[in-house]
Amino acid sequence: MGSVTDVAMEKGTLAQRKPTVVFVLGGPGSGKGTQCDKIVQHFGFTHISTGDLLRDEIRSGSENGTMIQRMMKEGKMVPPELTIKLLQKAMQECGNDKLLIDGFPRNEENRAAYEAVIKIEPKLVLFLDCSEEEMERRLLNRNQGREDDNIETIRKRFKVFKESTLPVIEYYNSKGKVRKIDAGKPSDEVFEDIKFFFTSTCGNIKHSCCVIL
Ligand SMILES: Nc1ncnc2c1ncn2[C@@H]1O[C@H](COP(=O)(O)OP(=O)(O)OP(=O)(O)O)[C@@H](O)[C@H]1O
Ligand SMILES: Nc1ccn([C@@H]2O[C@H](COP(=O)(O)O)[C@@H](O)[C@H]2O)c(=O)n1
Ligand SMILES: [Mg+2]
Repeated sequence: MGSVTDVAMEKGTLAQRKPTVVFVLGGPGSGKGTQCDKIVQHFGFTHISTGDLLRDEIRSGSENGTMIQRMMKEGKMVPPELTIKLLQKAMQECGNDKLLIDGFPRNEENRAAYEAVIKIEPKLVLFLDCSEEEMERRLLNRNQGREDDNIETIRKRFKVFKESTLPVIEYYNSKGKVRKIDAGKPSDEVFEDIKFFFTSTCGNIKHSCCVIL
């Protein structure tokens, strides 16, 4: 696999391609991954989950893997230099011009790194709003073998979400970018609300998708 620079030369830089970027944020277990799958199917986006990129890095046995695994087990945020490098590579390698970025930016450090390195204003920030009670229930029943889906780590993740991610959502809200969704409802109902926002804010996305099909 080529370096970030090699790939940039093949496909043009991100700044040249200017993809449509949608951030998907919400507490742990609010349904970000679940709804991203539906958005991919319906609107032709590519889903990039920063949590998945970090888990891939652990599995690859890279020198940073052990540190990432430790941070995740403790529900802590990985240093932004690392996350932004993985995100930049994934965005660069992706041929699609419609990108859903799941679980990022999680804190002000993530946001600052994104603005310094990637510099593409998000078109929309989807905020999946769900009660802690419901999120806790979902995470404890997820059964995907995630080491951070235990009650002790879940409580730490909730704390990080409230203290570090909500201020980022508030920042984008002040710029008129946030679409808040009631994510406590059944999954298909949540997606109905998302469809509304996507078609009203990014109407051309639905249209181009239909033309391709
Ligand atoms: N609306 C919903 N109603 C009930 N269960 C749901 C709903 N949405 C997702 N789930 C379930 O809840 C669990 C967590 O969902 P998901 O993995 O999409 O959350 P997430 O926000 O990506 O979590 P994390 O931040 O931990 O990655 C999964 O088992 C999923 O099937
Ligand atoms: N921007 C991010 C995203 C994730 N992490 C770490 O990964 C854990 C799991 O993330 P999910 O999105 O899959 O829930 C998260 O608790 C962090 O440890 C991160 O550091 N930065
Ligand atoms: Mg997820």
